[in-house]
Amino acid sequence: MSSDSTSVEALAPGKVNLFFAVGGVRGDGYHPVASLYSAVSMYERVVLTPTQRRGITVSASIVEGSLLDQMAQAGEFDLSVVPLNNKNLAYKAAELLLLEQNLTVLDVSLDIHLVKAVPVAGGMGGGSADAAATLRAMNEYLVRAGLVDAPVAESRILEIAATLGADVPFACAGGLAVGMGVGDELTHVEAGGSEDSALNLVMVASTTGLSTPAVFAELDAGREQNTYPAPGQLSVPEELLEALTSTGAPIARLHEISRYLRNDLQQPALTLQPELAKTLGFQDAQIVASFVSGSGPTIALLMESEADAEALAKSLRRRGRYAVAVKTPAE
Ligand SMILES: C[C@@](CO)(OP(=O)(O)O)[C@H](O)COP(=O)(O)OP(=O)(O)OC[C@H]1O[C@@H](n2ccc(N)nc2=O)[C@H](O)[C@@H]1O
Ligand SMILES: Nc1ncnc2c1ncn2[C@@H]1O[C@H](COP(=O)(O)OP(=O)(O)O)[C@@H](O)[C@H]1O
Repeated sequence: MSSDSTSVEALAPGKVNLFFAVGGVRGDGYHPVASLYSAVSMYERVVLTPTQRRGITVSASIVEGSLLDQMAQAGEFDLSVVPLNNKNLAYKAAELLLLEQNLTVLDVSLDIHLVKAVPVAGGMGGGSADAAATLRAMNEYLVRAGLVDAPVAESRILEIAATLGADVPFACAGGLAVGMGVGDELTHVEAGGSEDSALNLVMVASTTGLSTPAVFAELDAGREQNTYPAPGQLSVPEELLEALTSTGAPIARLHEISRYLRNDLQQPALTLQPELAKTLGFQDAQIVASFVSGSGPTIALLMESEADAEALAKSLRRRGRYAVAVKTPAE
């Protein structure tokens, strides 16, 4: 978090799910899950700036060089798909934080500026990251502006986050975490000891987004017809956690991790966007594994090293694809 006398700024990362097992649909339409979230070094930035008009406005721009920027430059992404009103998750987050402090949007005069990098409707939790960063920035702003005496406690922030979306508590926490319940009951996992233990991924974006509810609905429909396997045990395998926290021989460790990667939403996402199979099937000697990120359609390629990730991302961009190298877990 950083701030000067006029604005307050906060960052929140996008994510991948290294493991995502989905149970049967509940009465409220949600699914119980066992998720292993891992934050990626692709950050959404939120800047709160005082304005002359009472209330909250939302504005947005794009981080240069990001996946979104690559798509926007090619005319394949238009920022107008992000709602700049009270439907925006960042606006909703600000409203809830104000409510918690017995205030309303009319007690402040603020612009929430979103500096976006994460593909929209991409399965990487970009909107959730904006909500998380807004909760943090607003919590700081209200104290600095003298509108409240004390910030909302971190534990309460996580409860508010859960009412905004299943992924929002993790976006607040970052790092590596198991998410149970609907993904909101978090247990932090300490990642491998050294900086080298972070995984290197190439994230490849798709120009058409996927709606999260539509992908869950496709999973339910396919399970009814036995197209997809019935729900399995809802727990993240210990072997995966051990491999992630180990400092063993780098390549052997990556292959051990890749044995346990799983995403129950991958097949449904492929059914809805069959062209994803091409990206998932990329052949490159340094690709250890490929998987759909969350509800998709962004695809993660697990690489042997940072240099391999940078080289592949560059080569994919040369071939007209939207790709960027990232590290995970990130804070
Ligand atoms: C699938 C995941 C994987 O991390 O994220 P994405 O890959 O889309 O980013 C998450 O479960 C999404 O989290 P988030 O995007 O916060 O979900 P919400 O806004 O709470 O819910 C959107 C919709 O997704 C479905 N949903 C979400 C979570 C869950 N455990 N079961 C569900 O069935 C419901 O249809 C719900 O109405
Ligand atoms: N701050 C935001 N950033 C992006 N999309 C948002 C935001 N607030 C609301 N939305 C809406 O939520 C949808 C999904 O958002 P996003 O978080 O990008 O996808 P995903 O759930 O796949 O990670 C978007 O298509 C958009 O209509």
